[in-house]
Amino acid sequence: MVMAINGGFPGPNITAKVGDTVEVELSNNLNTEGVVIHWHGIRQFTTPWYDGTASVSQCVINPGQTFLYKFKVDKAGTYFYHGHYGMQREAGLYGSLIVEEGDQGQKEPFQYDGEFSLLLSDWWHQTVYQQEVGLSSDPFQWINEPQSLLINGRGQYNCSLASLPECSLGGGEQWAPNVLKVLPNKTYRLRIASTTSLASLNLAIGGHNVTVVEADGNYVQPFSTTDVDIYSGETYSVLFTTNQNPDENYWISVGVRGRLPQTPQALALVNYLPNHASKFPTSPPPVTPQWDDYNRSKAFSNRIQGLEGTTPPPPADYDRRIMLLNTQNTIDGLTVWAINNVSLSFPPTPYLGALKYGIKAAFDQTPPPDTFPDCRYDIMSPPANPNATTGNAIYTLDFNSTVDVILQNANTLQPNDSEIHPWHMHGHNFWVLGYGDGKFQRGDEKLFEKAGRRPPLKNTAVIFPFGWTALRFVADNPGAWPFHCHIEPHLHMGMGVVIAEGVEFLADVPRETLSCGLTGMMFSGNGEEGHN
Ligand SMILES: O=C1O[C@H]([C@@H](O)CO)C(O)=C1O
Repeated sequence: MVMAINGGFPGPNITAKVGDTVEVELSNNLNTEGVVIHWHGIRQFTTPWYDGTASVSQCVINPGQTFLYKFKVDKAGTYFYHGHYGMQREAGLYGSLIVEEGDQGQKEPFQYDGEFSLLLSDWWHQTVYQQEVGLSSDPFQWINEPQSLLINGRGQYNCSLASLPECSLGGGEQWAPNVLKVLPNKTYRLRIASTTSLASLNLAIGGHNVTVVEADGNYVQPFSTTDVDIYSGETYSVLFTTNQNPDENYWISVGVRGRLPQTPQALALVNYLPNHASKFPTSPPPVTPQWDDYNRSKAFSNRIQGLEGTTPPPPADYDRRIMLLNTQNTIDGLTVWAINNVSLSFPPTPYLGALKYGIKAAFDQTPPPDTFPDCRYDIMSPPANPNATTGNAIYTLDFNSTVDVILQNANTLQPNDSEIHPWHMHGHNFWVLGYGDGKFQRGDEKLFEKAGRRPPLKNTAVIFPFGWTALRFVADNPGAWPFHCHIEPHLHMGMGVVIAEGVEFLADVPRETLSCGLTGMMFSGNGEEGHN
C-alpha cells in the first residue's frame, strides 16, 4: 500500500526561489484518516501554523477537506516534504523541495553544469497499519529491516526469493533504475535527501569522488570523499566531475549502515552520453562500508564544517543547557522510547493554539526535566528500572536565548546494544558543536570548543551508539516545534520533545488550523476556556 500525491509516488518535485511564497493546496482524498504535510528544513518564520505537524502546529486535515499551506522560503538549499501524522511518511507521503538562490541575492559558492535530485527512502511490504499495531502490542513487534531501498521511489527486490502471494515474477525481469544522463568532463550537483523511515544510508558513485558542498540547506566547507553517510532527515549536495572513461556507464549505490543490513542496495545509473543507458557498467556497484564501522561514520560526520566566513555559533553563555537522555523503556508492558524518562504522547489539541490562547488544560503544564532523572544513570547498561512514564509537557524557551542541548545516547533494553538516532529540529537550524563517546561529563564542552573547528549549521544531527552530540541554537522563531528522532517508528514510540518560544509575539493563529480538541471547542462556541 502506498500513499500517493496527485496519483504519483513520490510526490511531485517542488522548486522555488529564495523569497518566493510557496502555496500548496492539500486535498485529503484518503477515505478514513487525517493528513498533514511537513516542509522539512523550512524555517516557517512568522508562519509556524504551516509547519505541518499534527498535534503541534495544526489539527489534521480531515477526509474530504482541503487546506492551504502558504509559507516563505528564505534560504536556498535541498529540502523535502513529508507526512507528519502517524507513520504516513513511511507509507510514501513525501517528495522533494528545492529552493534555488534568487535572481538578485546571494550567489552559490560553487559552480556546476547540471543537477539531479535523489530522494532516498526505504520500503516495507507490510503496511504502516500492521506495523503500528505491532509496535503498540505486547509482545512488541519490531518492524525489522526494510525490503528495499528506493531512489526517487525506485528500488530492487528479488521476488523469486519471497513466498509472497503478490510475487508472481520469476526473478529475471528487468527493473528500471533512475538514469542520470551526463556529458563527459562536466560537473554535476547531486541533491540528496533521505526521508527513510529507519535506514541510515551510504551513497557512492563508482569510480568518482564527490565534493560535499551543502548540508541541510547550509553551505559547508567543501571536502572530497569517496562516499557520503546520510541519516534520515538529512540532505546533502555533492558535486562530481565526469572525468572517468567516457565509454563506460557507472553505478551509484546506496546501502544500509548503522544497523545489520538485510536489504539490497538501491542503484541508479550514471550514463555518460552518447553511450546507451542499457550499456551495463563494467565495474560493480560500490560496496557500502561495513555497517558497524562507527569510527568511519564519526570521521565523516566530523568532516562536515561550516563554510569559512559563515556565522559561527554565539559563545557559550549557557542561557540554558538541556540534557536529553535517550532510553528504551517499558510502560505497562509496551516498549517505548523516553527522553529523561518521559515518552512523548501527542495531545488532541495542537500546542500552538493551546499556547496562543492560554488553554492550560490542553497539555501537562509541569515542565519536563532539563536533565537526566538520575545523574548517576549508567548509559552502558540496560536501564536498571526500565519503567518510564508518558507525558506531553513542553520545554518553554526564553525568546532569543541561546540554548545548548546535549543529546545523550544509552543502552537499549537489550544488553550491549545502543542504536543510531538522527534528531531533527523543526523551525531552527542548530550548530553541531561536537560528538563524543560515553557519558557527557562536565568539562566535555572543552572538546567541542577547541579552536579551528567551525561547527556546521544543520537541522538534523545523529547521536552515535553509546555517545553524545552537543548542539547550540538560538530560540528566535516564535512557535511550537517538535524536536525528535527522525526514525518514524521511534517517534511513534515516543522519542521526541516539543519546544516553544515567543508565541506571544505571533499574530492570531489561522482558525483552520484549530478545528480540533479544545481549540475546536473554543472556536465553535462550546469552549469552557476564554480567549486571552
Ligand atoms: O525501537 C527498536 O526496537 C528494536 C529493538 O530494540 C527491540 O526489538 C529496534 O531495533 C529498534 O530500533
